[in-house]
Order: sequence, then structure tokens, then C-alpha cells
Amino acid sequence: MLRKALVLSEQGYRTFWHGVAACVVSNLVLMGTMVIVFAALDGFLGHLQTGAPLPPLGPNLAAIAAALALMTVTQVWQYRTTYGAVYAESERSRTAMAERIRRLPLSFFGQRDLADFASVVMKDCADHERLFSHSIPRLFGMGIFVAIMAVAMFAFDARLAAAALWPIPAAAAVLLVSWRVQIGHTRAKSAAALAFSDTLQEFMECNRQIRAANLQDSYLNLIDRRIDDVERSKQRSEAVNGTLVSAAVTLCRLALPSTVLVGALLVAGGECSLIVYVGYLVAVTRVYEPVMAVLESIVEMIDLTHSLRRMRELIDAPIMEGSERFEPQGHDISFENVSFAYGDTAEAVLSGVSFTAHQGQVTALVGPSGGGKSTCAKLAARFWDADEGAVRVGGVNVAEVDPEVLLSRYSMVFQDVVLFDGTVADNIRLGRGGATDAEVRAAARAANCEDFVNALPQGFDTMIGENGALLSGGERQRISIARALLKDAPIVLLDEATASLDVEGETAMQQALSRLLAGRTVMVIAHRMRTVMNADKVVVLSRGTVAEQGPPAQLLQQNGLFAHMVRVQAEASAWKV
Ligand SMILES: Nc1ncnc2c1ncn2[C@@H]1O[C@H](COP(=O)(O)OP(=O)(O)OP(=O)(O)O)[C@@H](O)[C@H]1O
Repeated sequence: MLRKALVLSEQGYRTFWHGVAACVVSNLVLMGTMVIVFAALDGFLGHLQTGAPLPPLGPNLAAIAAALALMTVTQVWQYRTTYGAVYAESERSRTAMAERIRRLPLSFFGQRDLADFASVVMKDCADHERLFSHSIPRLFGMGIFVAIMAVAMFAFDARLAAAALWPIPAAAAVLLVSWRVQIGHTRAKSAAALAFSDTLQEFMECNRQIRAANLQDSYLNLIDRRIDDVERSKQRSEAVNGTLVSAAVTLCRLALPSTVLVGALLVAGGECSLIVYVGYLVAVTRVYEPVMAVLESIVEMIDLTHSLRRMRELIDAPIMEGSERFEPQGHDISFENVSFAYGDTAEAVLSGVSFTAHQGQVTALVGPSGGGKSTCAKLAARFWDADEGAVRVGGVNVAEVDPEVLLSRYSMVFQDVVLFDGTVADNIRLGRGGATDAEVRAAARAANCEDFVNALPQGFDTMIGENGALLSGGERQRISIARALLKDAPIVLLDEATASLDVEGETAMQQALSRLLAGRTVMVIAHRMRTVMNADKVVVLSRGTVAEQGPPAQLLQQNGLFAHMVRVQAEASAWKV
């Protein structure tokens, strides 16, 4: 329970308690050393006052030396368990989080702001690491140490103990209020920081469009306002927090004068010896030292509760699971009465959709914008699971197959090609990690990439910039086809490019595609009627239902929605501007 709340692994949780134990032991040993010193002093004072025999010097010095040695050992232990081990734990938690992210359904990414998501993995994990190496074991250790000391102090002299310890519950009550107030401020701080990073990211990503629309000034003003919001939320939080934490610190500072006063009265009344009085004064300073140290980092600890909640949200998010055994009978994709909505409360995007995309054939999904074409492709690849009905590949329900195992059978070519800031060869090799240079070049040749790649300064070793900034739209798309060819998967999902390529570029692309598509189960989201006419089957999706399906020639004859779309596009292409 506590382990989950603190977002620690089994091993990290054990290490955490070692750190707490080391903290308690080193505090107790320090206290024990003081007790030995005081016992010896008491003996000497007794000798001076009453002539009692002197306490043995050797054993007392030996006990003090042993206690000091033990204290050094526990401090090294504490250092190693809290500082050293926390970095290993931090590595474990980041790896666990990356593993989790790998298995999260796409729906999760759709619901979360990506900047917020990145901040959980980067900032929250770093806060977790810093506080677990510094403050949290100290907080727990302090709690246990103070409890042990309180029991001992009350057992010995309840009046002095009460005078010394009353500020602790009072300060705790102030901190509890502070905690509640601060949680609200932490959320506000986090929301302001997120809004700022979102705006900044948008400004950088859409800089071309912003310049084109002459919106730079208004964006810079917006960024200024966001920075002001961040500053204001921080100042508000610091002001409230400073007041409440200062009140707690002031209360703790009253412990010493309160003990001095009560102790002096007791000594004057002969109800307490001088040495016990001095002993309590020393105990007060020892007890409050770790309390003050914890108070110094209390704000960071309160902030951490917010980070822990966000980390837990990510770790507890449901993942897509399924069998790693996947033995379909061929690779026909069939939709059986599929209904689907993006989210529990959203309107249905697909209702009762049924069709089959056969192996060795091209099935074109067409229809008005928003009809559900892309959604069908996403369900086929199990980016999402159908709410009702089933999507089957070779007779196996994809919802029962491990997503990674399933995706190993798919090649996908999307309109918005994503390329990474690496070499051309690396970007093609993403299709199949272990492919040799010769295989990469063969795929590039088949995808008609060779000519433009050879014209680049370092050929296949040319760095292509972030998201392939150095390449044209058609070139980027051919690289993604080369990637798909290298993967050599039996199913191809293709979101056909709407961007108008020049005639030469389009011919090169069509040649590349025909090599990719041969003999596979192909589902293409088609925008150009020329492609559709070459398909074996057309499925017309309108408002989430199948309006028509069949070979294109047959649908033309039916003179329904498909025939209408073909006519409209033919008229549009005849327009001259
Ligand atoms: N991630 C999402 N979250 C919520 N709604 C979505 C999401 N993706 C798509 N939709 C909605 O689902 C409906 C179908 O979208 P889909 O992208 O499947 O249509 P489409 O036929 O491919 O359209 P287009 O031809 O314009 O690409 C639309 O109303 C769209 O707004």
C-alpha cells in the first residue's frame, strides 16, 4: 500500500526502509553518546558534591568511542542506502514507466496533453529521485526518532517532556493546514507551467504558419502572459507557504525557552536534579534538529505528492494485453458488426460495420470526410478495441492478440510520414531492425528512392534533419514505403497521399506502391478515384456505416454514393483556375 503510494519498486521499497532505519539508528546513537557523556558527568559532579567514588574513566571513554564509531558506520550506511541506491531505483522507475508507455493504448495518448505526459516522465521522475535521495527517508526517520525520544522523555520526567515536546503537535497541525492549502497551489503552479510549455511548443512547431499569418506579435504577447501566470502562481504559493512554514518553525523554536522555564522552576523547587535539567535541554536541541531539517524541505515534499499522483496515474493506466500466440488462417481482415466510439461518453463513430478485406486483394475505403475510414484502419491494427462486434485477422479476434505481436504482421504507410533525425539508412531500417545495408538499399531501390538518395551529400549516410526536414513530401513518402517494404509484412494499411505530387513523383510513388502491395492484404484509405478504380473491392463508409460495398465497376452501375463521388471528383479535376 505504502509502496504503491510512494511509487517504489519492491527493491526500492526495501532500500527506502534501510534508509529510514539508518536515519533512526544514527540519531539514536548520537543521543546515546550524549547519555553516556551525561552519565559520566553526573558521576563526576556526585564525586565533587558528596565525595562518592569517581566513575571509571576508561570504560566511559571506550563507550563514547564505540558510540562515535557506530555513528560513523550508520551515517555511511544511510548515505549509501539513500543517496547511492536511489539512483538505481530511479533508473528502475524510468524503465518501468517506459515499458508501461510502450504498452499503453493509443486512447491514453489521445486523452493526455503530450507536454504534460513528457513532464511526468522527466520532471516528476527527477523530483521523485531528488526527494528520495534527500528528504523522504529523513522525514520517516525523524518521525520514528521523535516518537522513541518522546516515549523515553515522558517515561523519565513527564513534566519536562511536555514542556519540551508540546510544539511538535502544534507545528504538525499548522503543517496539516499548510499541506491542504499548498496542494491547491501546487496544482495551480503545475497547470500554469503546462500552459506555458504548450504555448511555447506550439509557437516553435507552427512557426512557419504563425509567420505566414503575421501572428508573431500576438503569440509573443501570449507567451509573456503565460510566463507572468507561472511567476504569479509561484509567488502566491511561496507567500502562503512561507507564512505557514514560518509559523511552524517559530512554534518549534519555543521548545527550548519552554523547557528552560519549566526546568528552572522544577530545579528551584528541588523536584529535579541539575544534570537531568541539562540533559533535557540537550535532548530538546537533538530532537528539533531533524525536525527543522524536514521543515526546510516541506514544500518540496508537498509538491512531490502531486508528482506521485501523476506518476501513479501513468503506472496504473490500463494497458492492452493479449496472447503472444497468434496463428491466423491466412490474413483476411474481417469486420463483423463492429461498433465503436472514442470514449465512453462519445457518440458512436462506427455502427454495425461489416466487410472483409481479402488476402491478395486491394480493398479501398472511401466516403465523405469523417465517415470512419481512418477509424476502421486503427481498429484493424488494434490501436483501439471495438466496443461491439469483432475485427478478425485470419479468423482470430485481434482484441485477443498482444498488440506488438499483431503489429509485426502489419506495414503501415500514412500520409503524415514520421521521420527521425538520423541518416536515410537508419530511417529505412526502422522497418526491420537487423536488416543489412544491402537489404536497406534493395528496399530503397524498390521504393524508387535510390536516385534522390544518391544525389544527397553523403548518400544513405546523410542526416535528414528533424522529421526529414531536408526532404520533399514525395521523398519522405517513398522513404516510408521503403521502410514498409523492408518489413515485408503480410498486411499493408495505406493512407493514400492527398498532396498533389508532380507527375514524375506520382509515377515513381505508384511504382513503389505496386511493389509493396503485391500479394498482400491491402486496406487503403483512398482519396483519388484513379486508385479506387484499380482496387478489387470498394467499401463506402458514410456516417459510420457501410453504405455500399463491391467491385468498383459494380458500384458505378448501382449509381449510388460511390458513383456520385466519382462524378464529383471528375468534375472537380476538370476545373481550371
Ligand atoms: N482520436 C479521436 N478522438 C475522438 N474522435 C475522433 C478521433 N479520431 C477521429 N475522431 C472522430 O471520428 C469520426 C470519424 O473520423 P475518421 O478519421 O475515422 O474519418 P475519416 O473518414 O477517415 O475522415 P477523413 O477522410 O476526413 O480523414 C470523426 O467525426 C472524427 O471527428
